[in-house]
Amino acid sequence: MATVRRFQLARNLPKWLYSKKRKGAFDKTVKNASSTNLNASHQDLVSKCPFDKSQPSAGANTSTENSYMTSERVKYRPFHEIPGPKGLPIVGTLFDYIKKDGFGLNRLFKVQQTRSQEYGPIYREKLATVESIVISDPIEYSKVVRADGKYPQRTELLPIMHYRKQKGMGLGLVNSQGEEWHRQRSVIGKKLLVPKEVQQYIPSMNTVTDDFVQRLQQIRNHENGEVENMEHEMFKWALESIGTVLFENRIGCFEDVPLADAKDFIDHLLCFFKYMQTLVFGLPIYTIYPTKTYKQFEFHTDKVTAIGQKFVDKKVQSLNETSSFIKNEEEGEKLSFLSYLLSSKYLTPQEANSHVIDLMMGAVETTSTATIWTLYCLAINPNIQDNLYQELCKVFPTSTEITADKLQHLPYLKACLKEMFRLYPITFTTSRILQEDIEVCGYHIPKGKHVQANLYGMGHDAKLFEDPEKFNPERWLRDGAHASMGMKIFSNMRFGHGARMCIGRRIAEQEIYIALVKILKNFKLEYHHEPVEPVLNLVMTPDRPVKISFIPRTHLKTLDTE
Ligand code: HEM
Repeated sequence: MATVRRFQLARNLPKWLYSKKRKGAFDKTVKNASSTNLNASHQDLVSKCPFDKSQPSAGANTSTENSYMTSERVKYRPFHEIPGPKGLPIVGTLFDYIKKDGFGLNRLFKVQQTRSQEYGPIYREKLATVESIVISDPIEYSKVVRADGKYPQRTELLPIMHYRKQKGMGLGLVNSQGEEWHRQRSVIGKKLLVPKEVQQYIPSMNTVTDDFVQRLQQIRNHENGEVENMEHEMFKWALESIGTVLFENRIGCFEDVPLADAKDFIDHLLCFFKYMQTLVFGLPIYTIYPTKTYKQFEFHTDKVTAIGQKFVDKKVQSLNETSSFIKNEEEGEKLSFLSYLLSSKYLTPQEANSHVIDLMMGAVETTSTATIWTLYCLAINPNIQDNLYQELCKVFPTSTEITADKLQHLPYLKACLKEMFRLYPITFTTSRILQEDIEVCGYHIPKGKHVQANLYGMGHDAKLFEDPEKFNPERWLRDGAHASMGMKIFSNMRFGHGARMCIGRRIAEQEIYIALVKILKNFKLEYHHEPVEPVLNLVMTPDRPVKISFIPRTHLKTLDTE
């Protein structure tokens, strides 16, 4: 009822507010009111961090806590006054990106940074069919976090959604919404969000990463230590790692002659991302007519899906042979991931299949790219690399056998990863479709609007981070006492937020920590080329091959004693 009343009032208010006579007085009120309100809301948030576990969780928020009353709404500036670039009808600002000397869609994060410097902490832009409100102040964005509700909503990844609908497949977690999403997420979350469950994969990740390090020893150039096509090698490691989680089997990426399916999966996945990036930011003409780019996207997605399905079928066959399928949910929780999913009475087999393929696709590029960026940051900052090495030597004086307990004692390693995410947020933005009206930066933003956090801009903002271009993990190490609220909120968004946060976060962090420990304990990293810049390939990737030199530590010891 309250919502209906708010909307009725909201419909009538603008006529009165914008009558010429009222306008001057109104602007004055907004100015005063929004500045007092902004201060008040900042203070309120300092004591109520949206990520503070002692506070009600985002999902548990009541609507009155998040929303503001009608009488307060009149104090805020109306939505249409949010500043931003003016675009053309239908295409919006698309030409700013695609014209000859345009920004390029693969540097959207830079555009968000530049636009926020021009328009301030909030701006509005319509790029092709998507209108977004981009927020560059973490404390202001935390109002979006608070408004997440029980079923947080993101915009769909339209190309993959269109593809799956065409093929009659399940939509997967990424594109499901509402109760449908919640039902499926609850099933998968039992395996991927519970620390004890995720820790079970540490031994298999240990083995995969030991094999990877051994492979690095073999394939590194013995003159300069560089690894040809490092990105591809990291992809193999990430696929092999997630494979042991999903199928409890090795996929075969590190075989002398890599298994054809593993190699093809990686090749097609790379193309899948490339074409998806183009389709996501263009006009969705492919929903009416299959364009050339869409056909290429479809071709690679077909291949990735078919190979993913082969992996699933192989596991199902072995489960059938050992009669490992059960229908008891309680027992089911003790099962391995795929058996559990396929046994769940809350998922159709079709949905379970789609999820496994989704997780494979979601896990590879993200985790491998995050690891490469961290290795790069360490290679160009030798002092920091030394500090990290000292920490690793304390926790792992002899072997690098990782355990859950040892992972608890690596604060410097964790700070290095946080710092990498600050400079290179793998997903350059996190976003929501608002579930209710909110106020941000003194503006009224109605329910249903698409709101984004400018993660790249925030991470490089000197107002938030002293000397922002410097890779300085120490900034995260002051026991949190000196980290500002803005820094904390920002840092908690690297995997999204609330009930819809990345479901693979624990897996990803665990994998990356294991890789960093083992690589750093075995190699000293150096980099002797031009600096690398980020570009978008859906996720934020290096703009060229990252030619890190891997110098074996055993080799260094020999040199020391010579
Ligand atoms: C460095 C690694 C990763 C990063 C930075 C990352 C980042 C993200 C972000 C920002 C979101 C959106 C969250 C939100 O809207 O609040 C997301 C969603 C998702 N991620 Fe990740 N991710 C990573 C690794 C993984 C891995 C390893 C998996 C699979 C095992 C995965 C599977 C997913 C899925 C399925 C979703 C959709 C969740 C939902 O809508 O409920 N991600 N990820």
